[in-house]
Amino acid sequence: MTVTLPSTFDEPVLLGVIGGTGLYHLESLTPVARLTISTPWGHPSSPITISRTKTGFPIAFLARHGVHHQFNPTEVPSRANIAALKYIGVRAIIAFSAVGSLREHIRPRDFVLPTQIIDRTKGIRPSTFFENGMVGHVAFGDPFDEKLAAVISKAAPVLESNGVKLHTKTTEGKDLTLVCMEGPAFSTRAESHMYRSFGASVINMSCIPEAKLAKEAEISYQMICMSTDYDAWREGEEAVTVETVVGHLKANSQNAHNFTEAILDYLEEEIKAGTVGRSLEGSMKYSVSTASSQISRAMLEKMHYLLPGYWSLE
Ligand SMILES: CSC[C@H]1O[C@H](OP(=O)(O)O)[C@H](O)[C@@H]1O
Ligand SMILES: Nc1ncnc2[nH]cnc12
Repeated sequence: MTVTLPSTFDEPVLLGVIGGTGLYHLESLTPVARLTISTPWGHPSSPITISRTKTGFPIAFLARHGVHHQFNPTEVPSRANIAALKYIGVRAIIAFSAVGSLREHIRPRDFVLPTQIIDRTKGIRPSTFFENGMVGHVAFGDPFDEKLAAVISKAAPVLESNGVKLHTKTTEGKDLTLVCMEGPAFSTRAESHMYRSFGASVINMSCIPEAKLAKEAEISYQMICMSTDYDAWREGEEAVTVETVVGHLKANSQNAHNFTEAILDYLEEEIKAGTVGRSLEGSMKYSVSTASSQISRAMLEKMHYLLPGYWSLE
């Protein structure tokens, strides 16, 4: 039986979860509302489902590729996704992603918290809110939120108790770099070797522009990667296929759900207390180079949706 949920929700929702390939719902939580939101950048890739944790804390969930996986990585409406989450109050996002491993010791089904990104997308995805005569530059040296990553890491024992390793900067002793490629075709073997020579650890097609847009929206963001394959660099082995990715994800989705539940136990208090999710507050206010008198009203109105009050509408 399909239950019709309310289409409005009156409280601010401080935490957002973005589900990637194989993660289209937050199964362990009971939904209380389903919001269809229209933003100045269009509709998000799915309705936003609001659920409450056992203590009543509301969480927003959005399926990156749509609930039927109808948007390929290039087509994901990332600006609408991030703008919609911001609009309902989200201050921190945990974003799941299926990734290929570029390192022997990161095995399929391991989890990884990346700390750095190499952008190998092709400039064909809208990747900034600042355009059309309003020039803004976001700081992106540290693309992920360190505090958020630290809280997520606290939930590692839940994975470990199921034999799943969580790779973090602390466990590796160095940055974990994620390559974000355009797709939708997977890499050639030569590209896969090249990314290894860059020192990168994992590869996906989804982190850019999502991570950049979250920064522009002043939302703390951390991607949680689930390794599903060894991409195309292992000699004598078949290169990655969708079957391989989906096979591991099916087996692993319970780990993703258990991990999310455990993360929420730690994250809820930190977000409520403001110790996570506020580190970027105010950071975009002085990031615009264009004289405000020269910015069109249409652009100011759009940006008012994202960062209300930053630029005068007078
Ligand atoms: C279906 S394999 C390639 C696809 O899987 C990953 O998606 P997501 O990051 O949303 O979990 C990868 O980025 C590609 O989009
Ligand atoms: N090998 C791979 N390359 C790009 N994205 C992926 N998602 C999962 N595996 C991947």
